[in-house]
Amino acid sequence: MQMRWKPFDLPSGAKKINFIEGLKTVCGAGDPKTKNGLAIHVYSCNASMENTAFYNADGDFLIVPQEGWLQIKTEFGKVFLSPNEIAVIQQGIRFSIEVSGPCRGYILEVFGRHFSLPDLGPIGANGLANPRDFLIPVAWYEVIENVDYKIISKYQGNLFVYHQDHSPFDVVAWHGNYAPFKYNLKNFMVINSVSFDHCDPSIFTVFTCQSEKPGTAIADFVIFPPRWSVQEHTFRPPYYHRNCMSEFMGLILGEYEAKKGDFLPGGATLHSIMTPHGPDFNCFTQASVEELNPCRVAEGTQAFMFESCLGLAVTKWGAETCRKLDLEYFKCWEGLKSNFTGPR
Ligand SMILES: O=C(O)Cc1cc(O)ccc1O
Ligand SMILES: [Fe+2]
Repeated sequence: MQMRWKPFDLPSGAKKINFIEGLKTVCGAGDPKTKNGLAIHVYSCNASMENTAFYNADGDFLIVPQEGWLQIKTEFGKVFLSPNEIAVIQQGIRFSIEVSGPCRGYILEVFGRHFSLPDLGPIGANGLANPRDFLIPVAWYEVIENVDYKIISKYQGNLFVYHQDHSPFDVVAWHGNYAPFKYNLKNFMVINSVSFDHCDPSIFTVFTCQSEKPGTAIADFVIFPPRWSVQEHTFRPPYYHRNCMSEFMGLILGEYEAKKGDFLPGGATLHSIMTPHGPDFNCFTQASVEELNPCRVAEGTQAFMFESCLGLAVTKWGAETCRKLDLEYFKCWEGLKSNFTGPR
């Protein structure tokens, strides 16, 4: 199955929607009860969470803003997050999000395990997302008492609420290593082929959430950053492929080098396990004739992929309610024909 979504709606009109009210689940696999799996959500909001905090009892959130900044107040301090940055807020941590104007983004949630940097293997001591570039908040607190403060939790996929008379952000200091953090994608040190052939995009892994089986992941967060392309004797765009992973892609900025048509910022695509896919007709045609000089690719853009070894199922919201499914997606490959001429 291959699917493409037009950009998910930003809130329009006077109606105020906060981050939690604007959170919708597109697809997922597994289950928080057995602590195995993932969910992919999108958010769309235009209002701050007023005297309201949230915590996720099910797993960790990796937040990828696409439009608008988020000021995330947490029990550990504040995380100010702009598009092209990402943040991880782990299971149980209370947070409240302030915004100014319409915001949209993607969330990768993993149940049961945490995100970690990938093993670098022969890459060695440094590269890809370097630990030095991760920012954790400094302690910050507020004393707000005699109010009606709502704490919303997500537990086994459902939202619950309780009320207390004070702000939960009253932690004056903390120590330890279980804390939210952010990372700017522009700091990613890109590694790629400098001779021939197209690398597996696992070379662009920012984070992984490992499964029991080495080499496969509950979820990988992979980016397609601006970079040089220099390979010789190679069809440089992504190869046409079928593989053992579910590939959900989103676009933060600009266009994705292999699909410059109707895959738009704030939209998404999904290729399920073993569904064939690859560059669109225009990309194929151009890459088949262009001279292989060193050139910049993905300049001014940022596409990403949430990839999983599990089979993702699309929710009713993702398939119907959002009304964003683009039934014309298959047309981007129309025109591709067999170019095999046989032995000559
Ligand atoms: O399908 C996609 O567009 C993502 C992707 C990119 C790439 O460079 C190689 C493999 C792959 O799945
Ligand atoms: Fe792919």
